[in-house]
Amino acid sequence: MDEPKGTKPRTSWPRKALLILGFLFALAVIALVAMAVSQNKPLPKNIKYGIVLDAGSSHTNLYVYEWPAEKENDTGVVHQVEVCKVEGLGISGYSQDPEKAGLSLQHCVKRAQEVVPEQQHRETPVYLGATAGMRLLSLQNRSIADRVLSAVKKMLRSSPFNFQGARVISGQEEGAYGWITINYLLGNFKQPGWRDFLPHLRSSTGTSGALDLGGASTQITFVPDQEATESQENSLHFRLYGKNYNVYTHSFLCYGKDQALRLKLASDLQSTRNGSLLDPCFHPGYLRSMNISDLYTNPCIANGEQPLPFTQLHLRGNGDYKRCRMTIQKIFNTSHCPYSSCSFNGIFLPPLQGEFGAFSAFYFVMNFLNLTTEKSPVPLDKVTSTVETFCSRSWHEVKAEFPKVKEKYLSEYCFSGTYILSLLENGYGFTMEKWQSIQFLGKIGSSDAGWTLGYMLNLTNMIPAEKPPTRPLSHASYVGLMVFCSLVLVAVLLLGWLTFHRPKCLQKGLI
Ligand SMILES: Nc1nc2c(ncn2[C@@H]2O[C@H](COP(=O)(O)OP(=O)(O)OP(=O)(O)O)[C@@H](O)[C@H]2O)c(=O)[nH]1
Ligand SMILES: [Ca+2]
Repeated sequence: MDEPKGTKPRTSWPRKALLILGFLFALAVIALVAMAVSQNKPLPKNIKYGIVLDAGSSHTNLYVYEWPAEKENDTGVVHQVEVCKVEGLGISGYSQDPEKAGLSLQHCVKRAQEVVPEQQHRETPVYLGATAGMRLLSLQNRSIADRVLSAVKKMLRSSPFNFQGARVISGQEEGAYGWITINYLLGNFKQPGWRDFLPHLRSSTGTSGALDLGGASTQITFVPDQEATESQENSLHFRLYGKNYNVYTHSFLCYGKDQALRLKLASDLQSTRNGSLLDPCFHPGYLRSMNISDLYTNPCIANGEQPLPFTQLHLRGNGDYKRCRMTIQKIFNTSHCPYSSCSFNGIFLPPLQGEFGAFSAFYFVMNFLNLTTEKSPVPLDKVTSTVETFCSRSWHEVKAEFPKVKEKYLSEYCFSGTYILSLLENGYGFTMEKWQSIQFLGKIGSSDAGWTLGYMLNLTNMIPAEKPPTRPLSHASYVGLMVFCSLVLVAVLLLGWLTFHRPKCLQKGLI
């Protein structure tokens, strides 16, 4: 039969409803996605800045840190955006002319003014912490040390930043802040979240020890296994992000690598008659002369040994690693220990525990010798043989291979490599196996490993004792989850409707 003309086939009701539903569904999806995208658009950042000057014995570094203001108390949000190396001596080196210590900082303070936006200069805190060089100068002459500090204070006060103080920090603080810095940067203070319910998945301490080697002092800091400490002066207690940490720390004044070399030379000099010294810690063919008085005008040496009847020391290298190690060994006194275990000089040291991050000169020296790797640590015997081979090379050859390296640094890598091995192996007792737990670190992310970041975090109260209250989900995860749940809900409703009100178009025979 012919269809009557002019009449179109009529769309059935269920089909219409299906179309409307489909349209609404698409609209809902678009709206949800649009909402998710617009809600998660990053807001303009409110960045804060902080400046710390590390006035070390060998030189001063200025660090600029930044962090998002709204995340101030989270862990791992502060990072370094600038480091400026102050030219010339460390501030303790200006004892003859203290005003110059202040002037020496000028260039780096200007650099910080360029890095921090001008409108934030006045609110940006600046701190200066002086370490072992100034500790030694204070022991030697308190009033000169005060004059040097006054000069740097005057300089920083005249800067556009918010000056918060310049002081000599103790060896204990230096060790503790170094430990806080590396654990903060490594994310070791982050709350494990769901892992809280599975404590067996966490290591006993969850932190990394810190080894810092400066020019005039060296620090070792870690969380030991044993609960009770035998020496209160080496013990610190922290509560950070809701967790307690009992930390062991010790700072050896005079055992930074520059002072350790002086100790060694002063000890070697005792057995010479005329001031000439065949030194196994320098390359064959290397010559150096120095005033004996320079060696003795120093509290590290002045007390112990007798001044000598000659004025000049003439040193000649012969590059013999084994003998070098023997001469260095003499500066570690291991003859007495009033505790169950000691490092040297009668200082308490509990059994080494966990991983260690070694930085400053530990890193500079190992990095120069190509003994730092991101992956597995270089085994101790390989490190020893590398240092041994390096020491035996002639000075002429070494200088020709590294013409751009500062002569002071280059000439001392043999001594420094050997000293590091003596200190870690004989001083602290890192055995072949324990050596594998040391990682030599220069930077962690964009930030230098050192005490300055921990110092600033502490002084700006950026590390809370208690875990800050947090929402279980981030904003992005929350919106994502809402979108997902809504889609599932719509799909379920649609399916339900299709099942119970089966539209005619979906019934057998009609499709
Ligand atoms: N090879 C090398 N050595 C460096 C470098 N910077 C510093 N040193 C040397 O490494 C040693 C330690 O340097 P730092 O960690 O800056 O020591 P510091 O902070 O001045 O000294 P402390 O006050 O004892 O902490 C010193 O003997 C420096 O002369 C570097 O870039 N390369
Ligand atoms: Ca230092």
